[in-house]
Amino acid sequence: MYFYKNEFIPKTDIHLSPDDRGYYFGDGIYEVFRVYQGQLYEQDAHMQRLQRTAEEVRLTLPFTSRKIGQILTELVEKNKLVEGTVYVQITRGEAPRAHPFPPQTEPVMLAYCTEVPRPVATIHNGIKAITFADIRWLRCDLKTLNLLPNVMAKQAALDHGVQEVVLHREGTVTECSASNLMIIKDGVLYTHPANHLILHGITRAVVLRLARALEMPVKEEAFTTEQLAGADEAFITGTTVEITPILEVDGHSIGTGIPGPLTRRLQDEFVRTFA
Ligand SMILES: Cc1ncc(COP(=O)(O)O)c(CN[C@@H]2CONC2=O)c1O
Repeated sequence: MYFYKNEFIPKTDIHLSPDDRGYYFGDGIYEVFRVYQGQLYEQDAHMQRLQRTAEEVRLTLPFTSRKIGQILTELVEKNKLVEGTVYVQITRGEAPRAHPFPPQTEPVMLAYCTEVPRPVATIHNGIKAITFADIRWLRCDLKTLNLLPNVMAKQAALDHGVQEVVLHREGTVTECSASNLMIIKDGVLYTHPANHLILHGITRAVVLRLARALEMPVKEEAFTTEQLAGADEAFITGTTVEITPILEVDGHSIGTGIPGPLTRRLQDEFVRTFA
């Protein structure tokens, strides 16, 4: 069962308009929620980010945040989703193709559930990455549908036989194609500050909260690709990847080349937030 426009509807009954601005401009916003034990994880944080993105791109939400939360909760129930994700996107609506905001169009909301088990293998074993130039626009804090740079970057990773790319702006690491990035050096946790150059990840915020609760020193400071190469530990954070260790970047091991003890500790604490 999907949700489209203003009703719960089978996917086969949905007919997207070719005039939808999300289709031809990517003029829309989105969120991906994790569902654990049938519950939307960090629902309020995701809704606040959706609201902020909408405000920043001057898109009027079709429902109140509260109503959207109720719709997504009902969608989970209707699909009997226990463990998986909920994808929701809202476009600026349907109108003949023209750049300016169309007058009097209704935003179009689409939402659906996907049954996705936790990626326990990659969470345990870790992944490899390559560095890759971050050529995105300067509002990466906005979760919009304009993901072509992210798509191209992720494909570059696969073309190189690895799972992710570490994005950097002239040597300063920002984040990955669909996750944030953190390193640990001499017991200190570093990650890029939550400004316009990265998405303010929900998982990032949870992990920083957990690290501080463990009295781990945390520095929300940018670091370079060299500092990444010299890190003791590195991992990515995201709704679908949780905390996934990075073992190798550009063919060189990070630390000992196996997931580090502080990464493991944060993984254990993270599981406690939803188990
Ligand atoms: C560019 C980027 N950075 C960081 C993150 C991590 O943010 P969260 O911790 O809030 O998930 C994402 C999540 N991207 C979503 C998560 O799953 N699929 C996506 O497109 C992302 O696309």
